[in-house]
Amino acid sequence: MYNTLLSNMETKYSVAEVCRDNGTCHPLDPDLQKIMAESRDYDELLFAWKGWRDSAGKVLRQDYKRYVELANKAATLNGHSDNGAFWRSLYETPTFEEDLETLWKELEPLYQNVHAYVRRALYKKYGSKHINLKGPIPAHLLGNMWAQTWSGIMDLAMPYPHATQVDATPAMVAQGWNATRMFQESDRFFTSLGLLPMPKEFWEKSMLEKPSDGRQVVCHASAWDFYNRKDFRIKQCTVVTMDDLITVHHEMGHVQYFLQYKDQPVSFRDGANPGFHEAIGDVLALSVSTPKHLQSIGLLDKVETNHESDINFLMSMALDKIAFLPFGYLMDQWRWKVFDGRIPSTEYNKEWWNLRMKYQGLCPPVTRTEDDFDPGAKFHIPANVPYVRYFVSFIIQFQFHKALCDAAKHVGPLHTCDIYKSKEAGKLMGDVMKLGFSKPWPEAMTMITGQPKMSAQPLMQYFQPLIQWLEAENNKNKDIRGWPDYDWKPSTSK
Ligand SMILES: CC(=O)N[C@@H](CC(=O)O)C(=O)NC[C@H](CC1(C(=O)N[C@@H](Cc2ccc(O)cc2)C(=O)O)CCCC1)C(=O)O
Ligand SMILES: [Zn+2]
Repeated sequence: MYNTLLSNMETKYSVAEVCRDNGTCHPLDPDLQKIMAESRDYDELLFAWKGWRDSAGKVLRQDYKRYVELANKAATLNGHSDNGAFWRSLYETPTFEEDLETLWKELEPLYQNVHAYVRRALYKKYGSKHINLKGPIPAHLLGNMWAQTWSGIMDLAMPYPHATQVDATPAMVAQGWNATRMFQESDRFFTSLGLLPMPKEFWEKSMLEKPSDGRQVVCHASAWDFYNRKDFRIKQCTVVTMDDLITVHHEMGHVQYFLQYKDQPVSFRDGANPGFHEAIGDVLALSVSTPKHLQSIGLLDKVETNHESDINFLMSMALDKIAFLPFGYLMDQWRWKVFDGRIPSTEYNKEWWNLRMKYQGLCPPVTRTEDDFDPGAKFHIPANVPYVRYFVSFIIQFQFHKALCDAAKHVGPLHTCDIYKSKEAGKLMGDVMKLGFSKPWPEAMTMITGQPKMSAQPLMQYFQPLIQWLEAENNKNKDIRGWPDYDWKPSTSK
């Protein structure tokens, strides 16, 4: 029953699509993702946003309610008070929830500065009918189906449009890059650090592109450890974009971890905590994303090292990394409350939007009711994949980046660091990954950073130049931080 429920939910999600009046239907990947990232038409965005929630979210509500009951039953049989308590136990940290709240409180001002700045940019584009400069932002305008990363609207938020571009996509396409090339590039980065190359089975058995034979696959990227010390695979419907080059590194980070701990006993073949597993690939991607590194692999021709291109680069990173923090934090806050009963099924959607407002400063572009089930429109909910691991990863990846840049003897601002070819940095990472789940994660944290705690300080240090720029820019525009007009609604007239 439990497993049929899970597979039913994942199947419903993966076959969901949105159809136009003329009969053409669009899957999430790549069609709706492309519309959400590229369309600047308010109503076209609303078509994709509402359509996806009608076809993927709504239909899952009953299944989800049943799944919660069964997941809690299993958790209590394993001695946990509920499924959320079981998920949190993986971090073996009694003060875990307080620690997360402390980190969020430290980072909230930076998020509110990015939010205010982007709201101003969207106001310029969509006008006062659709944007209230003292209110929440309609959730379908941020360049992503869940507004979890905002790099899709970099063109609207670019601080200095005449300074260097930071998007390598045009060059990748012009130079005929394909999925294999992207994975080979990532493999080269890992081995440049002295880390392990992908084994031949990986290249033979992975699925690196969406099959063209019409097979229905779950396109959501994933990395697989077959726990036989030989077979490791990635399944990804790779497209040739900079975004997907980052995702390639993310997935390769998982496989590198699998390879490094493959000689541990099976029960220790896991990350020091789930956030560690999510951070590895992203740490390397922080180096790959630098204009200097992109130029060194021929993906950016001219690179200026002046203030304006620095701010442009940091803004592009903030639209991914800062915008994500509240979403990464709220996803499991909702689920923990569903599992422990603080959110009854009669309030699933209302509480979802309360959290989306409280943390992300977003509002739904059209009225939502309890007939809707918007959380279900996000892969990890029907797929039963915990999410706070990504919030943890987005914090600790900057701690790791700072420590590895020190090991690589980097000089200069943290955001310009590229650890490429540093065997010292690679050794630090490799030694921690070899431990797997065999040591408490604070010990692993100490091995890399010299101290045992999660800290927001390296992230703040990385974004320091942008923090100053945003403070000045928002003050110049007299923009308020936050969304006091919380009950404002965008007009639905054309
Ligand atoms: C057998 C199995 O399940 N294996 C696990 C790995 C393991 O546990 O060993 C696995 O492959 N999980 C899939 C999942 C895929 C992605 C994801 O879901 N990302 C989040 C959040 C995010 C967003 C931006 C970013 O830069 C980093 C994360 C989202 O898209 O919302 C999609 C693209 C990126 C990562 C993943 O790789 O984490
Ligand atoms: Zn991951």
